[in-house]
Amino acid sequence: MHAIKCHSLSKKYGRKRALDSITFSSSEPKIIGIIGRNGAGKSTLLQLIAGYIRPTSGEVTVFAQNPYNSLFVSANSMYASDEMRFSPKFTLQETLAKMAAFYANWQAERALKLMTYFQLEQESYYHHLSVGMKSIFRMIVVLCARCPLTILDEPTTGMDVAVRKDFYRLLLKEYIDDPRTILLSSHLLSEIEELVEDIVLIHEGKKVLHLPMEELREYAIGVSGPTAQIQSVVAEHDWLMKKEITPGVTYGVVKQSDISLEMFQAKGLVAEKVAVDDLCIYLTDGDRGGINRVFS
Ligand SMILES: Nc1ncnc2c1ncn2[C@@H]1O[C@H](COP(=O)(O)OP(=O)(O)OP(=O)(O)O)[C@@H](O)[C@H]1O
Repeated sequence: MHAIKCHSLSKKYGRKRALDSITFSSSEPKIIGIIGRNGAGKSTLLQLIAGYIRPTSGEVTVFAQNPYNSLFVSANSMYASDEMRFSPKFTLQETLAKMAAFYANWQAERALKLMTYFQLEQESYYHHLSVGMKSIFRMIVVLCARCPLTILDEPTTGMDVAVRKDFYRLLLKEYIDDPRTILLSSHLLSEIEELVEDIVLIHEGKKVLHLPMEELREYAIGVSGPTAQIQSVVAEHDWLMKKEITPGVTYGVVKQSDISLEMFQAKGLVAEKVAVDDLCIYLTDGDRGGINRVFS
């Protein structure tokens, strides 16, 4: 059974098309990175999967059910974002105690140990915590709930570098202890690259690609050398990005399926793999150019 299945999934807000005909699915437990720039549609996709909002068209199913208004999906999934709220009446300890009633696999002991490790006071209230501390508390709740579908929408907001590292380690340990489907949205692929098995890259509401992480690492080659020589190897339409760095010298990025690293190197050109974050920028930059365009 598919944990998640989206078919031609679209969401419009008034005339704004936030999500445009997205199709993707995932069956076995996996950590999937949902990557995209600001406003790409990541949260909209995750909220549709969580059943928080309804699609304008297309279909989404979670464990073969429409997630919107589904008690079954609610009981088996958890969506955490910085808009997640907890009752202001309860302390952190009381909030955790309530979770046991809702989530069958609730890890009470681990939650308390994590509270101690991250120096969260049990008698504090969520609305009194700092931005980073709120993120830590949400992470404890969402991971200790051990739902078959765990949705983390930019989970590291406000966390300092050390806590981010701890969070990713904890996420991986939790996943190994109890494999489940985890959707993790982020702007920074390099930060989660060692963690995720699959990547869904979204741009302006559309799916650009859905690939295993290893394939994304092999997706493109960066090459530099004399412009005329490079042009003799690569056809104009094959470039993901190309720019003249000094007169007569070009740096460009080309899909590896069209051409191999060795083919460039055999011609004496400098060719190397492209960092995944840079690749995502090239795949989503369109004709916007760089920030320099603003100053020119
Ligand atoms: N409730 C809403 N009403 C109107 N427009 C919305 C609403 N929610 C999202 N949008 C618009 O839909 C688009 C996608 O937004 P979304 O929040 O899904 O992007 P995102 O990839 O999560 O962005 P970010 O990384 O900046 O959080 C944006 O243009 C946003 O302004």
